[in-house]
Amino acid sequence: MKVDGKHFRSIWRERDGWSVGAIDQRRLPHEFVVARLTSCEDAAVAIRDMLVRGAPLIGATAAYGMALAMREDASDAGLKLAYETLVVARPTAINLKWALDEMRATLAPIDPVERAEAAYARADEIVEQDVEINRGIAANGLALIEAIAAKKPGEVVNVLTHCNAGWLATVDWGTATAPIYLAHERGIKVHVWVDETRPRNQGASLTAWELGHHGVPHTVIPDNTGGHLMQHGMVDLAIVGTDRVAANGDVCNKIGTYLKALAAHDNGVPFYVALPSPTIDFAVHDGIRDIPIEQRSGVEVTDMTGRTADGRLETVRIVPENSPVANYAFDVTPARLVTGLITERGVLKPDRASLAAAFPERISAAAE
Ligand SMILES: CSC[C@@H](O)[C@@H](O)C(=O)COP(=O)(O)O
Repeated sequence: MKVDGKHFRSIWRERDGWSVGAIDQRRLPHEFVVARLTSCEDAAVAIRDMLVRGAPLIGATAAYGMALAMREDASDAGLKLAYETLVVARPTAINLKWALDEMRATLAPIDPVERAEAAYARADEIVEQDVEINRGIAANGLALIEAIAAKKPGEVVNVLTHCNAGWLATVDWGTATAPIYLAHERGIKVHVWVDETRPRNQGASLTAWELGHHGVPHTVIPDNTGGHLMQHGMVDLAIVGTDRVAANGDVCNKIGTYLKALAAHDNGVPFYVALPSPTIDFAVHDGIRDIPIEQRSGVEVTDMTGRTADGRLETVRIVPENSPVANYAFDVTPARLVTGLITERGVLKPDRASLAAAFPERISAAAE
């Protein structure tokens, strides 16, 4: 999508044909900096330190990480080491393992001398596929926004979103934001309530930044505001992203998503989850019980970084020195609170039968 009027993706192959460029998301919204990844280790660190983040982008970065690894050592041992290095970079988004499994399935059967070229080709495909999938999500989600717009002609459609499931979290378009961008392009009046998303503030720092650059009207709200807005009819629908959807339709996403779903349920506000099919984990049958929840450093809770009035970036502590903190990065929203799953193959009911019917090839792959 656009940054200062110029089209950008979140990740790309550099002109040298082998190194990988990515927007350093730790620096946004204050600085637009491009990082260059030149090794598998670079890719693993970029994922772990959240230079790149968001489930689909984590997968795309891991795919390029495998390609970078194959330049260094394309032996069977090199392939194994690259897989093992990357797969542990973050635990919750299943797209990471999905992309690595795809890469390994392509690379393991072929001669090591052919692996580097094949790895770049497969990683490029994964990246292009992500963009295509998100276009499908955009088209399917647009119908939901259009239906609401038709019921209130001339009025604004208010969408609430949590965290950043925008183009920065994918390769382009985003998942939750894809229908919003398309509606905006089609001239539908949309306005987005952007949850700030403590502790890392992906909403305030990233979603607001990308919507702003693309000209989509939006308002950043403290995380606890959604319930109040819903009670007062100020939210027409919620659309969030996800890091992993279990076979039973349970949805894991950024911490706080569950509370938004509860508030939406209590107020009759439709609560949709947008996801690309690689985010479905058919091996997990109960999301609340079995999806691993990442716990991150307490520093993300105790400290905040921002720009001072005189332009400096400064980090300040906001918690008393001796208070313990907890930092669960994700939660799971039970399927019963989800109105529908917006996928590239349509808007599905959040249940086992609907997911299985829409993505039968993924079920058989999970059984292998
Ligand atoms: C299309 S991205 C969906 C999710 O990955 C997104 O909502 C999210 O929770 C991102 O978490 P993050 O910790 O920033 O990687």
